[in-house]
Amino acid sequence: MQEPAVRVAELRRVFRVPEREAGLKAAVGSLFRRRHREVRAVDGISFDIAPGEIVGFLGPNGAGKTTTLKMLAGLLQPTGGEARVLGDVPGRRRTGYLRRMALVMGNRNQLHWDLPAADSFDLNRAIYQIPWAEYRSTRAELVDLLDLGDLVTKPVRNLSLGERMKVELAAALLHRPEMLFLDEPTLGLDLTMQRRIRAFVADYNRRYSASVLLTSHYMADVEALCKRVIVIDHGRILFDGDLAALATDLAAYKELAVTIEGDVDLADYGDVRGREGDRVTLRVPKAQAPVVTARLLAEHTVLDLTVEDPPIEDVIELLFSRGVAP
Ligand SMILES: Nc1ncnc2c1ncn2[C@@H]1O[C@H](COP(=O)(O)OP(=O)(O)OP(=O)(O)O)[C@@H](O)[C@H]1O
Repeated sequence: MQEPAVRVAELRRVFRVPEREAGLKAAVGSLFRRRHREVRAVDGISFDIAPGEIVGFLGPNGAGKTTTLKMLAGLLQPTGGEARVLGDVPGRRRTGYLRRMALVMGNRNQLHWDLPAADSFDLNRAIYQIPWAEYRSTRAELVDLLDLGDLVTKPVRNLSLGERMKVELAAALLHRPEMLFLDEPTLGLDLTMQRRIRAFVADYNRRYSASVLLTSHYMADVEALCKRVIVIDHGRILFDGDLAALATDLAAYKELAVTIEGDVDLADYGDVRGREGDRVTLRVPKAQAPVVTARLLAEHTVLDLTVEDPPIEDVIELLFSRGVAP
C-alpha cells in the first residue's frame, strides 16, 4: 500500500501561558510568583492524508488549525504524539523535507515589502537551490496560471490584497512542493479573486499530484476543492469524512424550496426560513420530508419544488454546538 502523504497520530501541542490578574498588586506579585495555565491547542488528533488528496481543515477560531499546520510544516514542535509528512518528521526541519513542502498563510506576508516579487522569487530560487532551467519553466508556468503579468515587477507594497496573495502563492510554489499547507489563502479577497485562487489550487493539485491541507472560513472554497473535511474544535477532531456525508449524516432536517401558485401560508408545513418572490424555503425534520412534500403536491398547485440538505455552513455550526464524537 502507498504510504500516506501525512500521518498524524495522537498529535498534541500544549502552550503554557502566564496568568495574571488585573491591577497593580497582581502585577507586582507576578514578578515573584508566576502562575501559568495550560492551553491545549491541539489535543490528541489522528488522521492520514493520501498522496494527491485535498482535505479541508475546518474549525471555529482558536480550534487549533494553525497550530496543527505549523507542526506539520516543522515550525512548531509537538508536545506529544507523532507527525510524519512525506515520510519525514517535520519537527526535524531537514532541508530535504523543507524543499518538498510549503506553508502559505493568508494573513502573513512572506515577501519583501519594498521589493518587486521577482526579486523574492530569485531569492527563493537560491534558498531552495532550484536549477535555473527548472526555475524558469516553473516560474513561467506560475505567472501564466495565476495571471501575474507585470505584477511581479511592482513593489509588493503597491499591490492589492488579492494581487499580493497571488504573488505569495507563486513565491511559495516555485520549488514545486508536493505538500501544501494553505492557511486561509483567500482571506479578505473578493469573490472573483477567491475563485481564481481556488481554480489555481485545483490546477496545481492536478498538475503535480500535490497533497493539500486547506483551512478556510469560506465554505465555497471547501465545497469547490475538498471532497473530504476534517473538523476540529478545542483541539479535538469532531468529524473526519466526506463533506457530502457531513450534511446527510448530521443534519436532522431538510430544506424544501417551493414555489406555489397563489398566496398560501406554509407555516403549517414546516419552519419558514425565507421567502424570495414566490419561492419559500421551509425547514422540515428529515424523516417528515417525504410526507410534507407529498402533502404540498396534493394540496396546492406546485410550480417548482426542490428538497436539499441544509447549507454546509449551518451543518458545521450544528456540529460545533453539538460536539459530535468522531
Ligand atoms: N504561541 C502561543 N502561545 C499561547 N497560546 C497559543 C499560541 N498559539 C496559539 N495559541 C492558542 O492555541 C489555541 C489554538 O490556536 P490556533 O491559532 O491554532 O487556532 P485556529 O484554529 O488556527 O484559529 P483561527 O481560525 O482563529 O486562526 C488558541 O486558544 C490560541 O489562543
